[in-house]
Amino acid sequence: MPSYMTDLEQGKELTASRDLLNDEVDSDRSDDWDETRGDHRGCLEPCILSNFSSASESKKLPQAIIIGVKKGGTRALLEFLRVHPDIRAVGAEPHFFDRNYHRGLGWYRDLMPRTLEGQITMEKTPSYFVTREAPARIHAMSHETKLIVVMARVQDFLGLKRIITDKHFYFNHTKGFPCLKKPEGSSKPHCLGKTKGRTHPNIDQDVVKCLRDFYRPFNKKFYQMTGQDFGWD
Ligand SMILES: Nc1ncnc2c1ncn2[C@@H]1O[C@H](COP(=O)(O)OS(=O)(=O)O)[C@@H](OP(=O)(O)O)[C@H]1O
Repeated sequence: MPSYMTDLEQGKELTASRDLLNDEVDSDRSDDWDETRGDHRGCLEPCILSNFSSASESKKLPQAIIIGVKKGGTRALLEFLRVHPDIRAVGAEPHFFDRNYHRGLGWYRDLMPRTLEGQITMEKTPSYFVTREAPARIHAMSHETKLIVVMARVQDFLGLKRIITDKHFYFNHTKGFPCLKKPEGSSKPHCLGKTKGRTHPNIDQDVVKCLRDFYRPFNKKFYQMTGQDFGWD
């Protein structure tokens, strides 16, 4: 289980999982989490604004972006963070800084949900982590955007009150991971979809050893940088 789990202690409604750019089924996004929920997340075109949106709400460029790593539990992190009243996030992956950059910041901002002053706008696209141009592009948008690689103490990093705790989760034995008791905007428990928590094949012990040996020095360097031994070796 990714370590953030423990650290969390301290327009248009999409009808299918779609990648925002290619209108293709996004395998990274094929859980049925957001798309069936009636808010403005994941609009493909400028959204039809609700008549009820308050004048003090506006769309802002994201102040925080989950950039990776792929398969690191980025979807779970975003959905869990959304429980926080000070977080508003776009549901689908915008892929702005890799595939959609030519569309411009106006297009990007328009994808975002409306927020009140003080709320943090977020998105997640794990492929930014492996896109050479992404860091400079994000920096050109804002020097202050917080970049999150799934790891630890996200609420602290974002300067949020530690509202999301163990009590928001239950352990789902079928899925093999924690699920939300009450996701944002719903009173029913919800786990991420079938692409999350897949059965893993048995890996040859020699291969496992080889991988451990390969990553050991990198892990060590990482523990030194973060001041925390994650015990991955
Ligand atoms: N609580 C909870 N809910 C859902 N998913 C969880 C959770 N905890 C960990 N994981 C594991 O995270 C893996 C998917 O990571 P990502 O969402 O980053 O995938 S993706 O890169 O966006 O496709 C995926 O791993 P695999 O099933 O091994 O692919 C999930 O099992």
